[in-house]
Parts: sequence; structure tokens; C-alpha cells
Amino acid sequence: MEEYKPAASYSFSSYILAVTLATVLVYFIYRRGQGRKFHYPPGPKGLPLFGSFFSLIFTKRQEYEVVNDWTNKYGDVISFKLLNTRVYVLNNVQMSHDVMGSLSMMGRVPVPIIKTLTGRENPGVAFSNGDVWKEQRRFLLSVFKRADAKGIRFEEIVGAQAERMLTEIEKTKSARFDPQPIINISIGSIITKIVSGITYEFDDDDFHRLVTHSNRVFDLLGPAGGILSSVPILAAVPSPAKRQLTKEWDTMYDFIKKNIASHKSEFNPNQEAADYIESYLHEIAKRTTENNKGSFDEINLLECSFDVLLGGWETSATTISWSLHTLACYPEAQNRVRQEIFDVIGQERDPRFSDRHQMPIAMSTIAECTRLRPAFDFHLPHVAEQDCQVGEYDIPKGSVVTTNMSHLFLSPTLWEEPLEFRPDRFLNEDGQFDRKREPIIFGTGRRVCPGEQLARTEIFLFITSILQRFTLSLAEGVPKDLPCYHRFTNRPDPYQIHAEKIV
Ligand code: HEM
Repeated sequence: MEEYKPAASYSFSSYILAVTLATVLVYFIYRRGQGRKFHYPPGPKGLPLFGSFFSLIFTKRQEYEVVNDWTNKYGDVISFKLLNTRVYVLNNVQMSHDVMGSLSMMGRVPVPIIKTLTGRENPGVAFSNGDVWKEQRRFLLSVFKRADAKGIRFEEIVGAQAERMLTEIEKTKSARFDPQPIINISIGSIITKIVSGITYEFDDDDFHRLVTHSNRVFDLLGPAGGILSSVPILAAVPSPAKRQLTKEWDTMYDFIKKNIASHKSEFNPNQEAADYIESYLHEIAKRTTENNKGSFDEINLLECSFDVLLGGWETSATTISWSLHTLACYPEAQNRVRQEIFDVIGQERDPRFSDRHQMPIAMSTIAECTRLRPAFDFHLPHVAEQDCQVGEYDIPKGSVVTTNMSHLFLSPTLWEEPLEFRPDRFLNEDGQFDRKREPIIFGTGRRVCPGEQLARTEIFLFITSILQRFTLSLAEGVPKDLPCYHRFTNRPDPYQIHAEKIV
């Protein structure tokens, strides 16, 4: 295998090339746009043609820090130009629900790598648009909705992997260890089981290759909600990092293609589907009989399976990894959740997802963990497919719109002492979990995360299973304010904890 050399997700030279290309393009767009008057929200003025591009490039600060300065200056909705694209950032939950829920706001910026590898402009669910997106998303949701009733059983799959994770943690015998690889592999096993039906051994060669390549994809992709990566002209600029990403992406496709081929060779139309690929083959067969193929074919099956792997792996693993770090920092909070676990579930029975209804302390503690350490700074950007409005302002067709989670979750204007860990902020006067205040980690509107139910099951079962059996503490030298690695998600830097078994 060729040596893997990590590269920055978007290299500086790419941006310089992009600037040159964009200058020409923007000039023509600027000329064409003369005479049309839109009422834009306030925001940084930026430079003619380039807009605020250089403010985000020529800085050592993170993108979200720069945008939060603008947010503090300009308010609930801000807008600015990046080359030829107008970007809107929503800093208000209700506004995010209203705008992202609009029929005009369902688009995504296309990912050129997908076209390079599949030869098709618009396949899959996470980066597709129009009728293909509607059809593929509806189908994915219908498969996930059937979960736990028949076919794919989320709770059973997650419970089995939680058990394997506990066995791995127990092997550490209270010595310091990094929980992230264990969480990553356990979540990866859940998502591959859902897509392919196979439970891989942790040391299976195929599975190991997939873990390695998917980690590289997550590293190379850059922030999922990144504002610069949502500018179409930049997404199209070639770079060494993108060439490397294309290779890694293709290796993940190979894994899925192998699974599709083996499912096809064993396909029995009279047998109930037990995983996503099988459900999809049933749909293709049914539609062929009805002479109503729609967008159901093997390229869409490949891309949708990839999207589920991509969307459902690092996101959940990052959220759980941060939660374990946070809980290890706050032994008092752990004790409160543990007492609730003992009261509601006891020490013998495994936690069930339905237990959450009787467990306000656990739910509010999980909500506070996700607020304090959001997996993304911004929601995956949407593209306006038609001219539309946000309050009194215009959003012209083609604009990119995102929601600023780092502001909504951590701003002192919205939360009392936002950097303090206080799970009780999510309890109402009756001591019940107040769902209305919960951080909107799964997005809002029509493209809201279709894996929400699965992710909630994973987070709840993993955290309660660990706290039922172990007391967590930070290993010596690990900081409470652990830095994070801004890649596909805000992954924690490597850290170590102790897990002391409760006897
Ligand atoms: C804690 C875990 C997770 C978080 C924080 C998360 C968050 C998100 C967010 C913010 C979006 C973008 C929503 C938008 O565009 O408005 C999204 C989309 C998506 N997520 Fe998740 N997600 C998680 C887990 C999962 C899981 C487990 C799966 C699959 C099983 C999944 C699959 C997807 C897919 C396919 C999309 C694209 C939907 C579309 O474009 O229509 N996610 N997720």
C-alpha cells in the first residue's frame, strides 16, 4: 500500500489559484448583477470582487472565531460575499427553523469528487439535489423508520456494540487509555452492520482497511460545515489534498461495491431485508416489476451507502468521545447520572433506549455535553434554489446559508455562564428534561439529519452503559480544556482517561 502523507484539506496554493479563477468569474457575475437590487442583512463589507475571502484565509484564527466576531457586531443574521458566492449565517434558532424549513432552501453545494468517481453529477442523499435527493432521502427514512419494527434493529445492533466496547474498556484494568479508538471502532461496527448486515471482528482485515481509509477521508475532507468549503468555485479547485481524498474516497467505494456484489449474488426477493443494501435491492426489484425505476440504481445505492457511512460514523464517535472527556472532568455529574441509572435500571439489566423517558438527569447531562463540545461549528450549508427571504432580508437564488452552532451553543448572550458545565439548565421546574431547550445538533429544516434516531440511541446507550459499570477520571496531565482538531467534525485531540470498574 502506498504511504499515506496527510495534507492540509485546502492548501494555500489552491486558494491562490481559486482567487485568480474567481476574479475573472466574479467580474462577469458582478457586471451581470448590476441593476438588480437585493436587501441584504448586515455583515462585513470585504473587498470588491473578493468580498471577505481574505479575512477567512489570512488569519491564524479558526473560521468560527472570525464569524463570531461578525455575529457579535452585526446580529442574528449576517451576510457577506466570498468571491462570487453570498453566504448567510443564521445566529438564531427560530430563524434557522424558518429558513432551513423553506421549500426554497433545500439545495446542497455539489461535491466534484463524486462526479469524478461515479461519472454522475447528482447521486446519493447527502450532497444531491432535486428529485434524486427527495426520492433517495424518502427511501432512506423509510428504511430507518422500519428499524426496530422489522428488518434492521437499531437497538439490538447498538446494544451488541456497547457490550463489545465495555469488554475492551474492562481490558484496560483501570490503567490510563485513549477511549477514542475504541469508540471509533464500535460506532464503525454499528454503521457497517446497518449498511451491509455484517458484524466485523475488530481485527478483521477488510474492516481495518475501512477504518483506516475512512479516518483519512474524515481528516482530508475539512470541516463538514466549513464556510470556505461551501463556496462552489473553491470546491472545484484541484489540489494535492483533493487528489489524495479522491483516492481514499474510492477505497471506501470499493468496500461498498464488494458488499453490493455479494448481496446481489445471494439476493432472495422473498426474504425480508436485514440491512440497507438488501432493502435497496428489494426496492430496485419492486420498481423494475412496476416499471417505475425512478432514480433507483447501483450508483445511487453506492453513494447513499457511502453517505450513511460518512454521516453516521465520525459524527457519533466525536459526540461520544467528547462526552466521555467531559464526564471524566466532572465526577459529581457522573455520580448523579449513575444514581439515576441504579434507581431506574439497576446494576444487572442493560440500559434500553426507552429508559430515557424516566431519566431526566441522564438526558440533561448528555444535552449539556453536546452543547459544551459541539461536533460541528456550523450546520452543513444549504443552497437557496429560489430567491427567498429571511425576515426583512432577501436571499437570492444560489446563496449559501448555514446556522452557527458555535454561537447558538456557547454565546453568553444566550446562556448563563456558557463555559460552565451545568446539566440542570436543561431541567424544567418539575425536574423533567426540557427538550425544547436542547441544542440543535442534528440541524433544522428539510435536510435535518436522517440518522438522528440512531445517533440518539448510540449516545444514550453508550454513555449509560459505561457509567453503569465504570467510574471515569482524567489521566494525569490531561487538560479539562482539551483542544480540538477541526476536521470533518470538531474531534477531540487524543486524551487519556481511567475507567475504574464498579463492583
Ligand atoms: C451525533 C451524531 C450526528 C450528528 C451531530 C449529525 C449531524 C448532522 C447535521 C448537522 C446534518 C446536516 C443537516 C442539514 O443540512 O441541515 C446531518 C446530515 C446528515 N446526516 Fe447526520 N448527524 C449525526 C449522526 C448521523 C447518523 C448516525 C447518520 C446515518 C446513519 C447520519 C446521516 C446523515 C445524512 C445522510 C445526512 C444528509 C441528509 C441530507 O442531506 O438530506 N447522521 N447530520
